[in-house]
Amino acid sequence: MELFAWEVMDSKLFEKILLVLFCIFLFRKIIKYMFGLLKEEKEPITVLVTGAAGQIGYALVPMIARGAMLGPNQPVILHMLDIEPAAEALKGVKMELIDAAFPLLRGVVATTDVVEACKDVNIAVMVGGFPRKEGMERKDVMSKNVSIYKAQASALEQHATADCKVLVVANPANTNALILKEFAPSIPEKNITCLTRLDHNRALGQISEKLNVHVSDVKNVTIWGNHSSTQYPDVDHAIVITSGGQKPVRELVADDNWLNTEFITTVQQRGAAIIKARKLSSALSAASAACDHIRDWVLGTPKGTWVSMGVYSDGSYGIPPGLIYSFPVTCEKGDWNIVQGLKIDEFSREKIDKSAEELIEEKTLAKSCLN
Ligand SMILES: NC(=O)C1=CN([C@@H]2O[C@H](COP(=O)(O)OP(=O)(O)OC[C@H]3O[C@@H](n4cnc5c(N)ncnc54)[C@H](O)[C@@H]3O)[C@@H](O)[C@H]2O)C=CC1
Ligand SMILES: O=C([O-])CC(=O)C(=O)O
Repeated sequence: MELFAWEVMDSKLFEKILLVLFCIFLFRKIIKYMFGLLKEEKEPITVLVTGAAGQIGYALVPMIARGAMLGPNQPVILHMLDIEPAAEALKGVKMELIDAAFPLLRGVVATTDVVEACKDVNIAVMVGGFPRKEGMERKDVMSKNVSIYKAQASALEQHATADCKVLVVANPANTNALILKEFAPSIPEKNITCLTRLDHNRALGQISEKLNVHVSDVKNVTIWGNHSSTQYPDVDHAIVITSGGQKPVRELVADDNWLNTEFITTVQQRGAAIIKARKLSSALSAASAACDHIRDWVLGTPKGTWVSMGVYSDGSYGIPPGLIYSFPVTCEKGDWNIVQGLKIDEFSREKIDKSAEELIEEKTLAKSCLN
């Protein structure tokens, strides 16, 4: 007579197997439940966008609400500020945000009151200001914009959270950030930064096009200096991730003449080229770069890689303290640090210093605009 396995199996062993299966089932249920609870426990982060009715604002707020800035599991509350003439348009942006039914969006404030806008914000993205038009340099919009940054500095200082992180996008971005820092002395200086990530991404894009490699395989370009035509896009330490490891960009491009001339001017002049083509300045790429900047600052840069951020100089690489200057930085646990020890040759030195000199001039000009 044939016997089935379970018939010969010791009944105690059978019970044990059933118990183990039941425990596995229960354990999985508990873990799933706990993850669910953890998800629900995440407090929303409040993000302020000034100039939210403008072009960059319109591209940026849906990106934030979709999780492109703070991650796909992080709820957000959006505070949007603009000025009275743009109040109706701002109302329209709020209506669209509601209509988009973003699952991460837990609240929207649309206001022309700077105090209400700054109340309890954790992150402030300062886009409000006057963009330059064709034929203008970014410092030509100086007098209009620095006075805005002086006024908004006090509102942020008094009403934002004590550890609020600030990203200045509006031009002249480095000098606006410096003015904001000087008129908001209680905000830690490491919390005030400006956007040069767009220039950084533009440099990655140019190398990726030249080498026909994926843009995410190009790493460690650096933008030094001012977000202006004196900025220095530097590839001396840049690499491309290859199937066998990594290779220096200079070796792969094998055309120092292109890297030292056309590449640099293309990145420096990209903003002007976009204005010429669109009759408006960059907006979607600027919004995307603002998300990249904050995301890496808050969530960290991948090991072995760096990004470019305009930050308050501590004297690294001989850049005078007292300027907001773009450096290569790594980020970890919500903090940035300037990458130290990069070898700087004579060609780079001259360009790095030239941009610092322009920032010193801008600082003097900005102060005279405020007097
Ligand atoms: N750092 C960077 O990489 C980039 C910076 N920019 C700069 O970003 C700024 C914004 O550019 P767009 O959005 O294209 O300009 P836009 O003119 O479309 O929008 C600016 C918005 O700011 C508002 N605004 C003006 N004064 C304000 C104030 N006191 N408070 C709040 N809002 C105020 C305006 O009403 C407008 O809605 C410009 O200064 C532009 O030059 C643009 C691209 C890249
Ligand atoms: O060029 C401009 O005025 C806008 C800007 O900052 C950029 O596109 O980099």
